[in-house]
Order: sequence, then C-alpha cells, then structure tokens
Amino acid sequence: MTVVVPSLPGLPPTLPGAGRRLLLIHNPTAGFRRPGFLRRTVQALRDSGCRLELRETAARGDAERFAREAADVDAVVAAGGDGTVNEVVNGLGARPAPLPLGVIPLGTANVLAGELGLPERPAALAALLATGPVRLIHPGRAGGRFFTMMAGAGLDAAVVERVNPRLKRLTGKGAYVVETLGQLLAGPRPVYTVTVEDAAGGVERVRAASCIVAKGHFYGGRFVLAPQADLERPQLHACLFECGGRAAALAYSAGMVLGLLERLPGFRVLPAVRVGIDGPAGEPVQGDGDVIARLPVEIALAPSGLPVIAPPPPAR
Ligand SMILES: Nc1ncnc2c1ncn2[C@@H]1O[C@H](COP(=O)(O)OP(=O)(O)OP(=O)(O)O)[C@@H](O)[C@H]1O
Repeated sequence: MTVVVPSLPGLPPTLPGAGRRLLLIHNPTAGFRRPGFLRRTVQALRDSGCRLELRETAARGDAERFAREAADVDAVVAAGGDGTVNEVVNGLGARPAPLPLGVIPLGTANVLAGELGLPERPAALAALLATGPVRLIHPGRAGGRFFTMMAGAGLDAAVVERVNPRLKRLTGKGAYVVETLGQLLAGPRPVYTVTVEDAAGGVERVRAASCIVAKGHFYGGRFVLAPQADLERPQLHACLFECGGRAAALAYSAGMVLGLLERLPGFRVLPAVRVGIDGPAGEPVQGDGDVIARLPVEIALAPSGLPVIAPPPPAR
C-alpha cells in the first residue's frame, strides 16, 4: 500500500504506506515528564514493521546535524521538545531534497505537536508515523534559522533566554511564569521598531514593547495568539504588543491565558510576508521556544515548504 502525497513540488510522490524506514533523533535531556512515552511509541513502531534507526543527541546541534546527514530513510522523526524539533527542521531545511518530518513530542509545551493535531497516545502516534499521510507546512525564517510555530523579540524572548533550566525541569511551564515576573521586576524594557510588509507590498512601521511573528495559531502550549495563522499557508502574522510597562505586560499575559487578547488596547495582528525587528543590538530573538537569532533581525517565509507526517488539518 502507498500513501499518495498530493502533488507537492519537489517531493517524491509517495511515502511507503508500510515498512517505512525512519531515522529517530532523540534528545535524552527532554521527556522526563513523559516517562515511558518514547519507549511505548518505539515499541509500537517496531511492531508495525517500521525499520528504525535510533540516534541520541549528546549536545545542542547534534539533532540538526543528524537530520542534515540522514541517508537511506523515508522520514526523520524528532523525539524531544520544541527545541529538538526546531533543530531537526533546520537540518532538514539544509538538505538539497526534502525529507518528511515526524514528531514524538516529549517536551514541556509541544506547541507544534498541538498545532498539527498529533495523537496523544503512543499506539496512535506510532500508527500515524508508520503509515500516515504527509502535509506540506510552510516554515518561517528568522535571520538564517527556520522556525515552524513562532519567532519574535521582546519579553518572551528575554524569558526564553533566561529561564532557569533546573526550575523548568522541576516545574515545567511554571519556570516561565517565574522568569516573566523576574523580567518585569528587573526594570524598564526596551522598545522595538517593527517593520511589517504585507503581500501587496504595503509597509507599516510601528513601535512595540514586544513582537511575536506567528506561523501557527497556538502559542506557549494551547493559547491562541493569532487565530488566522495557519501552518499550511505561506503567510506570517505579526502580533504586536504596542503598550509598554509592567501593567500592560501583565494584562497581555492574562489576556492571552483568558482568550481576551484581541480586546486589549495596543494588541494588533497584521498579516505579513516579511517582518523586520530593530532594537538594542544583540537582544535575543526566540524561535519555537529557543534563542535562534539576535537583533536586528528580518523574519520571512522559508523558501520552500516542509513535508510533515500528520493527520489532516482539523477544521477551524
Ligand atoms: N543531549 C543534549 N544535551 C543537552 N542539550 C541538548 C541535547 N540535545 C538537544 N539539546 C538542546 O536542548 C534544548 C532543549 O531541548 P528541547 O526543547 O527539545 O527539550 P525541553 O526543553 O525539555 O522541551 P521544551 O522546549 O518543550 O521545554 C534544545 O535547545 C536542544 O538543542
């Protein structure tokens, strides 16, 4: 049996529907919060007749290299958090020919897995990776690095850069809340100049306390930041937080958690094909929850799509 990939430019027309050869890249420092999940998924993959090659990362950068160098496989599966997935995406993006991405989510937020609607049970996830269809998503690029879900500068990038890894291990998302409060207490934050270019060539320049460029509509887990954002559309959404100061930052955070962000003053979402962010040189730019660039940065669409093993998109 074969699974037909609907006419994706530059892609092989089919992915084997059985006996797939998968390179599984595992970050052993991720996933302690989901003990047994990887083991059960791997067992189910083996039971389904997949041929698995397992590679464990020993340091940051390994996952990207393993994906870039993958040979004689039908797809590359990232087993880790969003940071590991991001590395694999960058490795796949550097290959001359596209190779599909699969994901075994083992991290804290697993935002891409949520956006793709991946099954949450090991057996169902393994069945998807073993025989499921491929969708073409359109990653973004910040500086020279690809991202699938979001990239941006401001408070959240500062939090991502400084979050305490030990606290993250212990408390998961709680560590981000602690670091956010720490950043707010630390004193005034910079203001950024954001240049947003839309598909018609229109340009708007604004001053903002934070800017998050969304490719997917989820953020920080399952919070909705840009309702119109869609992985499969070659379009960015610039989410602008124009009001500065602690009170505004707290209001924006609460607004996101409560789903009321769109009603808050100074929050705007602009469709875009290119976003430039300028501010203090060297400030961090986060992509998919890790620091992937420094200011000033230009954020645009990746030159080509990325095939991903995933269920058909849910109706929204
Ligand atoms: N063997 C390794 N040792 C140390 N760091 C690694 C290793 N493998 C990958 N990394 C790096 O660890 C970072 C965090 O990984 P990842 O995001 O996958 O897990 P996590 O932090 O548990 O999940 P989440 O991002 O969802 O919180 C990534 O930047 C990745 O590059």
